[in-house]
Amino acid sequence: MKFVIAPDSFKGSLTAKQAGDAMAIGIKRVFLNQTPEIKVVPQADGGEGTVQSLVDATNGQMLAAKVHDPLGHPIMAHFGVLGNRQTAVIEMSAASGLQYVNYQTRDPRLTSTFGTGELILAALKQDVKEIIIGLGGSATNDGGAGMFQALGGHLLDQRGQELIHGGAALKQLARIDASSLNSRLNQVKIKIASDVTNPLVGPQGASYIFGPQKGATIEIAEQLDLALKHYAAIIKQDLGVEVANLPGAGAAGGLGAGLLAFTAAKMCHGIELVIEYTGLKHQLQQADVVLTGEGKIDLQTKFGKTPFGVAQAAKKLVPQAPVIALVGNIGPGIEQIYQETGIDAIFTTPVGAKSLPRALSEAKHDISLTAENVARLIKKMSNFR
Ligand SMILES: O=C(O)[C@H](O)CO
Repeated sequence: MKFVIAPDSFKGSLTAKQAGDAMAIGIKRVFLNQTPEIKVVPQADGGEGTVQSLVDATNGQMLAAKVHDPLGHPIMAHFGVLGNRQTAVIEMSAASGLQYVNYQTRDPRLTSTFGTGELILAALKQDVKEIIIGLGGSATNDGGAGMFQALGGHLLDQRGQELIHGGAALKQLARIDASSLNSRLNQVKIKIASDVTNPLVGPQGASYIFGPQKGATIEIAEQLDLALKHYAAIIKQDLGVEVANLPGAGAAGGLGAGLLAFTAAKMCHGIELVIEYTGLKHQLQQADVVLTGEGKIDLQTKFGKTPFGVAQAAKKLVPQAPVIALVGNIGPGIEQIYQETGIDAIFTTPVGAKSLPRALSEAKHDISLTAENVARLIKKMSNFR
C-alpha cells in the first residue's frame, strides 16, 4: 500500500514537513509489520511557508541575507536555494511582510519593498538560473518601486531627484531610468508565485482590497490607488508595458506589477509551481491513499490553495485513490469544498475542546492520532477488498 502525504504548513504550529511527518507516524503505528510505502512531499501555495516547503522537499538550503524591512530598519531575512542548486526561492514577506509593522507603525504610504529587492540581489549572488518569488502577506503598497530601486533602477521626479520610499511618493514619478538595473537579472528566469489574481488598480486593485489590512483608511486607499494609476501610466510611457489590469499585478501591494514591468517575470499559480518543483506528480504514481491538509480549510481553498491543488493532481493521476484532508479547523462552505475540489473526506485534527494556544502546541500529537485513525479505517477496508 502506498500513501502520499502532501500537506501545507499548519500556520502557527508546524511546517508542512513537520505536519507530513506527524501523519506518517500515525500511519506507521497501524501498518506496523506491513511497512507501507509512505512518501512525504511538503507543499505550499506561494504564500507563507513556500520557501521552507520547497527547501524541505528538495533537500535544499536556507540562507540568510541582511536586508531592510518595510520601514527601512536592518533585518536578517531568509531565502532558499533548492536541492538542484539552480533555483532560488524567495517569499517577499520575509523582507517586506506585515510582521514587521504594528498597529502604530503600519502605513502603506511609506512602506517599501526595497528589502525584497535586496533579497533578490542575495539570490542572484548564488549564481542560480531561476528565482521563484512568492507574493503575499506584504506590508507594502508601492507597486514594487522599492524593489526596483534596490536592484539599481531609478524612479525620478520632475526635478530628476530619486523618489523617496513608499506608495504615496509614486504620485511624483516623472521618469523611469532602468539603465543601471543589475545586469544579472537578464540572465535568470523569474517566476512569480502569486497568492491572488487582483489587478493593480481600481476597485478590485491592491490599494482598495489589501490596503486596509496594512493600515489604509478609505481616503488613504484612494490616494494610493491614484498613485498606482499614475505609476502604471509612467511605466507604459517609459517602458511600453501595460500593467494596470494584468491578473496578479495587484498582489503584494502591486509588487506583481513591478516584477512584470521591470523584469521578464512570468506570473504562475503558486501551488502549480510547488507541485512541479517538489516532483509531487511523480510521487503520486501508484498511490493508494493521498493525505493533504492545512491549518484551516474553507471556501478560499478552492481558489488554488494547497489541498485543492493536491486533490486536483491526485484525481487526474490516481483517480481511484481517496484524497483525505486533515485540517486544524473547518470554515464555512464544506459542501462546496467536497463538490469542487476533489477532496473526498475532511477530518479536523484537534482532539477534544481546547484553547487555540493548546491546539497549536499539541498539533503534532493530534495530527498523528487523526492519521492513525484514518489508517485504521483504510486497513480495515482494504481487508474487505
Ligand atoms: O500582500 C498582499 O497585499 C496580499 O496578500 C495580496 O497579495
